[in-house]
Amino acid sequence: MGRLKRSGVVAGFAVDQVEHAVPTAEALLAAGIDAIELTLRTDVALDAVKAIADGLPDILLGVGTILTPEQLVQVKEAGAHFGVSPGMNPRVVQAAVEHGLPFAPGICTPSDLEAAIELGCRFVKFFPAEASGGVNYLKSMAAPYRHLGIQYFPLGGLNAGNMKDYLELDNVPTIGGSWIVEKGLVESGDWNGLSARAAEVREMINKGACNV
Ligand SMILES: O=C[C@H](O)COP(=O)(O)O
Ligand SMILES: CC(=O)C(=O)O
Repeated sequence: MGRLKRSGVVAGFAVDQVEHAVPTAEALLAAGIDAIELTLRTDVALDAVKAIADGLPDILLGVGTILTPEQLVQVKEAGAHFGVSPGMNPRVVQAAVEHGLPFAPGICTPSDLEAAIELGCRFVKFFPAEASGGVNYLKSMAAPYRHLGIQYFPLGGLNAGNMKDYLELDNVPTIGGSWIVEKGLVESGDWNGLSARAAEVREMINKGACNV
């Protein structure tokens, strides 16, 4: 949680080619974004996790779209530092506890949140954030659980224009999204372009545009 809070932003992406994984993460790192969420949405995702874990020890390596306990074990063995999922699957949360992988399940209703709390989670992914009602919805949903110290990691529809509204909340240590890693830049191998794009986000956060 300390490193996630220091970063303030987690760059989400999937890779279609394993060769794109390390250069993408390197371009982010060069721009000062050291926290990523690599999603398990392609055939090469697990190899991509291994490549980043082996090649870039300075990256805080999160893995997303963990939908089964088996995947949880695989990503832990591949070197992930933390995991997230779109939804609240108790079997996946239990596997994370059993295998010692910090894990934030996705929640978007009070019932999801209570299920996560019951399993011991105090850091949850709020997904899909914007489509569910955004900051106002989060404030309202979080209110009855504030005394429990729950921290939220919003994703889904975030971008440079709305990220600060979330980061201003004291129960949001970091935000994330896929808008930073533009697919076209990755596909064309424009790593400088990707770094420049990431650096703009880094600068906005550093400048205090966001209260982290
Ligand atoms: O976990 C990753 C989410 O799909 C991010 O949502 P987004 O693509 O709207 O930024
Ligand atoms: C969307 C999301 O939360 C995930 O892919 O992990």
